[in-house]
Amino acid sequence: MKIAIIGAGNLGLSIAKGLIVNNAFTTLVLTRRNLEEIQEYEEYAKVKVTTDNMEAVQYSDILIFAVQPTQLERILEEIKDDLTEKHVLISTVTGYKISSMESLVGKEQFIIRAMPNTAIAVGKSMTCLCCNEIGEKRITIAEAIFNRLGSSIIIPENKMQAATVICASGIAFWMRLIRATTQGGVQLGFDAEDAQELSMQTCLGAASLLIESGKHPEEEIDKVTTPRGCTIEGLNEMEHNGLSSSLIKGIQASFKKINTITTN
Ligand SMILES: NC(=O)C1=CN([C@@H]2O[C@H](COP(=O)(O)OP(=O)(O)OC[C@H]3O[C@@H](n4cnc5c(N)ncnc54)[C@H](OP(=O)(O)O)[C@@H]3O)[C@@H](O)[C@H]2O)C=CC1
Ligand SMILES: O=C(O)[C@@H]1CCC=N1
Repeated sequence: MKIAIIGAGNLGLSIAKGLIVNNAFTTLVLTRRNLEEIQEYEEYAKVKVTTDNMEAVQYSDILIFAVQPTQLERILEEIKDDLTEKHVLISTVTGYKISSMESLVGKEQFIIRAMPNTAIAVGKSMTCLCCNEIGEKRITIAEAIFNRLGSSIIIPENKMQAATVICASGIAFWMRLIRATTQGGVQLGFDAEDAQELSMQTCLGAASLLIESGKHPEEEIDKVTTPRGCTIEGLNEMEHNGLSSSLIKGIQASFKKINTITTN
């Protein structure tokens, strides 16, 4: 696959790292205006960095847009005359509707929206996908890319904002939980490095148990909570202090915010 990432910033570079580590491209072009930040990527075979978006379009079949919402319109205007029927446009841009893209590049272009997260750098992104009508003919290409770099599901476009909160912002929410449990571990006497290792691996174990068993979290919790034991004591104290409520309220606040800054 000949892939270009237009906007090699935080997310764009995470995608690039995932593609490079998984050897999941034929050629990879990375663009941004300030090349200094990405020059080192040219050391990888078949990776090119450039400021020239039009060159990236001519050189590639799959165009992944990872720029800020305010930057996308100008870029689509800039490249639209170079687009052909071979191009598949994949936008990770938060809140930028398919219909807005179609009004700039035309309904006949294959347009897919993807909402990955930064764990794509290590091949563990949960990515939500949706597409325009003609894009259904190419959605398997997007699935192939994002399943190689984690997991993907296809959702209706009107759920993309919610997916952004749960999956993209979600990485930050889970990081904070790992940090908080690490701080708890330090208070119990572990040094910071060991405490973080215990916290990260336990988090990975919890998610893996559910993924591999298909079980409900409460069923797994029941196995750990010895009657009158320390687990239920800790869990109940966390809930008295609003653990679940706080997480749900945070997700709601995040969703409220995303709907003020974007439109679908
Ligand atoms: N960060 C995340 O975890 C996630 C982000 N998103 C979405 O992805 C998009 C990118 O986010 P993020 O990576 O955080 O943002 P960044 O600001 O880190 O990256 C955007 C990049 O685009 C480059 N850029 C700007 N204008 C142009 C241009 N004309 N041509 C080529 N490159 C350009 C910028 O570099 P320069 O200034 O050098 O040109 C910058 O590196 C956003 O829409 C965001 O909402 C979605 C899911 C997760
Ligand atoms: O925080 C944000 O608004 C963007 C969208 C998802 C991740 N970063």
